[in-house]
Amino acid sequence: MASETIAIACDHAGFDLKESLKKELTERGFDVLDLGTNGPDSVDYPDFGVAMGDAIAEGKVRRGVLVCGSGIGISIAANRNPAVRAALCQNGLMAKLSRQHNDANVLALGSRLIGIETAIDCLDAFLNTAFEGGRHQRRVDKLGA
Ligand SMILES: O=C(CO)[C@H](O)[C@H](O)[C@H](O)COP(=O)(O)O
Repeated sequence: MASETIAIACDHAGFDLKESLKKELTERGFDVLDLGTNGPDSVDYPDFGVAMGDAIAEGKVRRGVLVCGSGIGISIAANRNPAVRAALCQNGLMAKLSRQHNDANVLALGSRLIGIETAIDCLDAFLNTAFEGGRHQRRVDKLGA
């Protein structure tokens, strides 16, 4: 069976963490669609949040990971696309709940606020937690209405 492709994107502040998370994803058997940025030079986070939104909306990927300094700007940018439910998470429980209750399809992280261990906790919870549906489905449907 072909492995799932996960998209990943960041701004300059998120570059190092993005590279680490790419490695984690590869080690877990995923293919990675890297939407940039590809170095530490200063860039604008909206460009990369929008690229993630396009990749989800066009069906290139089902799930993605975003990183900027706080995770705020890049998640705001991605969430302007109606196909995206990006969840800014600071611990594994938030990432788990974002899947169980919100069916989040994008995990957003702040590289200046959390370390690699917490980021990996978030990544694993995001990847391995199922949406619970039921009453949460009704609410998620309203998000897309
Ligand atoms: O968008 C952000 C905050 O909402 C991110 O944290 C950015 O990475 C940050 O604003 C970049 O700041 P810098 O001073 O230009 O490195």
